[in-house]
Amino acid sequence: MYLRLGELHAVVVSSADAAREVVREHDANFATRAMTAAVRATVGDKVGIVLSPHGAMWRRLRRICTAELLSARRVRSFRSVREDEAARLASAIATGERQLINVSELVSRFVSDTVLRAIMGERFRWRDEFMVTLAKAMTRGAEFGAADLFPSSRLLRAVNGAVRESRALNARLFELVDRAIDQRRGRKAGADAEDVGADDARDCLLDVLLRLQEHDDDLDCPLTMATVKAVILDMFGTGTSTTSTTIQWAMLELMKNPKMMRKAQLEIRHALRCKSRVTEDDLINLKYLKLVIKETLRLHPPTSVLFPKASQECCKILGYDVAEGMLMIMNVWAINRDPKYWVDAEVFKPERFEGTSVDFRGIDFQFLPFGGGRRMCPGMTLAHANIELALATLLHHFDWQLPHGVTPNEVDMAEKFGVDVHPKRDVYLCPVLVVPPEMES
Ligand code: HEM
Repeated sequence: MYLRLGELHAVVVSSADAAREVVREHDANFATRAMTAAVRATVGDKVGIVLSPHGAMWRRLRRICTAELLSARRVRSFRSVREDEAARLASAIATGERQLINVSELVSRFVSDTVLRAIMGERFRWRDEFMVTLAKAMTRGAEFGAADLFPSSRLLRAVNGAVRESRALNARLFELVDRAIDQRRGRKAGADAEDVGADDARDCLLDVLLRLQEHDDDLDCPLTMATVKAVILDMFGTGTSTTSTTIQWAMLELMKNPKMMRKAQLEIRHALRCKSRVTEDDLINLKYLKLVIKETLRLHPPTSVLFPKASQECCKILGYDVAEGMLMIMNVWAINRDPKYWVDAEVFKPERFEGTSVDFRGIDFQFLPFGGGRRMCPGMTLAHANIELALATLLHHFDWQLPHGVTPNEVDMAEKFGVDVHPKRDVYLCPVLVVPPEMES
């Protein structure tokens, strides 16, 4: 589909066939994200992996992400952090048993604490301010305003209020990252040999980045402190709300489909017996839960419309001309529901993945929740580990009831479109304790 937005020209890729052609034939051509005027005017030298244009610096950061920060080995090293936070989640819910609780809030806290501890080795004192500022900065930075639609207008650029706000939010975020670095350095310096807990002994992502930065001898693509801080912000920005949104959608779909809820719970409870704490070893054989996660990511990909990428040279997609400079917008929401590839595409049916090899690793072009090609998500393994453990914990320990008077057919599935597509209203459910968790202080 061709779109004209003010002075901008864009092509929207919304079928699996078009996505295949873009990723297979033109990946390098569409490997640089476009920046909004507000972001362009704000970032300066503080560019991490997400905003790096395709080139040597991006390649270096991508290698650091895949080999050092988000590798399967590193994700495994944070397993006890995830299990600890999942136990806290269960314990917090058990205290509110048989009352309506805000599942969205608890799940978001689980994800942000898990990701924060992986990044900086411990809980962050300014977590709440940090998460709120980050969400505002991302929303502001991603908005295409009048100055973006009419880039030739100097007047619109001059009066662009988003720039002022973006600069202030970004400055505050970098101050908070400075505090996170100070907190980590202080902790490392202060921890004597006997006092070293598991979190101090294990390298967190900040330790890895600071070490790479201190010993950096790459003159062509130097790893500056500004880059390190921007990468840290990228990890938070990309890794938190996408993950917690997926957990919330999965819960909503299961509440809407009680038979599927029951099937998932039986599988988990059978595997775990009456264990008071869910560990990742328990998840290995949970086949149905994995199907539920896939189907949730198909129907509710958090990044439903990928951030636009700018065409570096003219090309053709499915025979249509795409000029140099034109934006390419990938509509993952539509691709994941492409009726050519999915029977009953609008229906939540985890069983559809049973016995198929269709996966979200970027090679099945009808299913691209993590994108495809060289800019696809490097955080899949971490995301999946967090989603699976959180869902298993919620379904193992509790049965769930809808608010009084609401039937499964009336579950509120309204979407709110922002940087990601999340439930419009927070998810409120009533937990009924079935398998008591260890109570955390
Ligand atoms: C359910 C959870 C997640 C979903 C659905 C998701 C999805 C995506 C998508 C669609 C992209 C853009 C792909 C493109 O433009 O072609 C992306 C990029 C990215 N994601 Fe994720 N993501 C998730 C979790 C995470 C996590 C946990 C991390 C790490 C902490 C992460 C790190 C990144 C990074 C660094 C990029 C930019 C890669 C680059 O530009 O080279 N994501 N993600």
